Amino acid sequence: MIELKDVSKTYVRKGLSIEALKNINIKVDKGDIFGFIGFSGAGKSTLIRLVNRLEKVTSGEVLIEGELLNAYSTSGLRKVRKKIGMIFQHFNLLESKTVFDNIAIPLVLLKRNKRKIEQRVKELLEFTGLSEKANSYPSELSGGQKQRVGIARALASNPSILLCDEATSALDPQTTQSILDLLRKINQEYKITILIITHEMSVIQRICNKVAVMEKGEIIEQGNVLEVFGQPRHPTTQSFVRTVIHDKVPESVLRTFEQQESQRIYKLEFIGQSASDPVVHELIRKHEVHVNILFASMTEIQETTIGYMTIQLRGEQHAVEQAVSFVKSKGVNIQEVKDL
Ligand SMILES: Nc1ncnc2c1ncn2[C@@H]1O[C@H](COP(=O)(O)OP(=O)(O)OP(=O)(O)O)[C@@H](O)[C@H]1O
Repeated sequence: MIELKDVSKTYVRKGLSIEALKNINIKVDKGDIFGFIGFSGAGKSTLIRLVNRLEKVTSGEVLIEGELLNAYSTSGLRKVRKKIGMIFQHFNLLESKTVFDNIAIPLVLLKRNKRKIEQRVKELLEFTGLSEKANSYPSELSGGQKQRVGIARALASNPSILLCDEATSALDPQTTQSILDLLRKINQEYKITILIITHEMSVIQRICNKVAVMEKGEIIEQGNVLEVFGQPRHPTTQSFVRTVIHDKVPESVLRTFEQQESQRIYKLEFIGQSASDPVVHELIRKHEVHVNILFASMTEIQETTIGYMTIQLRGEQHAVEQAVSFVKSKGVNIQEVKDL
């Protein structure tokens, strides 16, 4: 439904070229909540500006619902933009207009009649929980309420795509959660495809089903959130994942721990069903090994539980090997670690 094929974007300023995006290939399916994460300057905003055609590609193709965006005339572009709503980090509301009037802006621009506008705005006020605030001005609202107005305004023309540019970065954790819940509701009830750009992995973890990690204008890793979080390959992805999933043995445990020849250390990764099976219990009960748990944590992604555990195994060589095979047979990823 949104496709970027070999897209590059170079800005030229005062004779200097800045390659903001290099050979980007992305496919966003209908119904996805697709997150783009990267540090400042990675090219996230540029990418989103190419999707709503605020910027033109230098080379490559952007397709929205199979239609090539490069080729559009001004009137064609207006039609495509109707399919796309956008929300911003700093909300971009008109301070001189009420909540009602802010939400109505896209409909006024589309020259809808008064009765239709009133009906649609009322619907959106209710959907976003703002009915009481219809006559308030933006300056009288909290950050979360302002973002709700931004969301209602973005939905006014019934778009099929919603672009979110750091939409929760200016909000506290609790308000962030309520806005993310609202975005999920929009995705599920209105079947709207959502693109999110963020520098916070927790946002991706909480609502996205797909993720692309960007660095210096390139996509260094992409895939289903569960796969990317479960097995991040690129060091930058690994460091993003570590901001939300901890798999390191704490310093305090390391200090009291003396590694000996007869003890071997393993990292275990449990995904889905294996996270709720009593694998370690059976390991201790059925095998001639001593198990020392150095670290354990659990997290939830896409309604799937992922568990991490670091253990020490002590015992005869063959008993340790049997124990490792047993863990593998239970669908748990197990790897020996040489250095903690
Ligand atoms: N209009 C512009 N003119 C010139 N260079 C630009 C322009 N917009 C962005 N850039 C440059 O392109 C690169 C990518 O910027 P972009 O804003 O897309 O990154 P970002 O990942 O969104 O970063 P941030 O999170 O800081 O917004 C940067 O080097 C930036 O300086």
